[in-house]
Amino acid sequence: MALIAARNLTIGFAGQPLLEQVNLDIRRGEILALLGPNGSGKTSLLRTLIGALPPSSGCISRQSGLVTGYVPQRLHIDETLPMTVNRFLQLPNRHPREKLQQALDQAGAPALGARQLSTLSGGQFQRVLLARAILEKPDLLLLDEASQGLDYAGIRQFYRQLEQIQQALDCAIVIVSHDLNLVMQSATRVACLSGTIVCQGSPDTVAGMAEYQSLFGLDSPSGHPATAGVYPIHPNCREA
Ligand SMILES: Nc1ncnc2c1ncn2[C@@H]1O[C@H](COP(=O)(O)OP(=O)(O)OP(=O)(O)O)[C@@H](O)[C@H]1O
Repeated sequence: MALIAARNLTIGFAGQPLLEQVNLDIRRGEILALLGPNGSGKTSLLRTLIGALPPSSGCISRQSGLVTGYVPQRLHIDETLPMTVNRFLQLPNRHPREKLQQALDQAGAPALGARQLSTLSGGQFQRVLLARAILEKPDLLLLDEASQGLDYAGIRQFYRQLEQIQQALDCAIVIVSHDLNLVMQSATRVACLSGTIVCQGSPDTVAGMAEYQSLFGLDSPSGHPATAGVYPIHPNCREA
């Protein structure tokens, strides 16, 4: 059974649809890369999946008791605020020190607990956000451009860390990213957005699709992308 099943979602703002007819299942054990050009609605879809943004229409079924972890695209912290990483990880809920350390270890940031947030590099801060997102051992971990600010080697290492987390927690991971080649090495499935899900499948399959190549300018434009990945209505689906 899918952890989350989205059916016929329309997502938009001020009456203007951004994404339509979105059908997506997310299953335990997979690493799904959500790709698309700037402004194609990747963040909006993630926010809809976690329940932070209501869809204009359609429905989302979530497995009962589903625990989600979310690494947002931006999190502004006032640099003048004195706060250690361990303290930050305790907001809003307190956790035993061992649990904080385990999350930092899994996020590849074992030595950062006592550091002041304001002294962290961009890459270190991303790892702290990852640690925070896995504290509650989520069934579903969603990351919105969490590798931003990392260099090539840093991104590779970050994705390897995610693969280890996926195995350790036996969770599903959804990654929004612009690092096409790197994310496709770690992903087990890829879905590309442009008004809807224009193509999805295994990384190898999607890399060979005209819709993918056209979306990212990897070949000459091949006309209007076709819609793929249409699912039957989920039996547990209620209209949102
Ligand atoms: N709360 C909102 N109110 C109005 N418009 C919004 C809101 N959130 C997002 N949008 C608009 O929806 C569009 C898609 O934004 P979104 O951030 O989901 O895209 P994205 O694919 O994640 O973009 P990027 O790759 O640049 O991060 C943009 O035009 C954005 O301005």
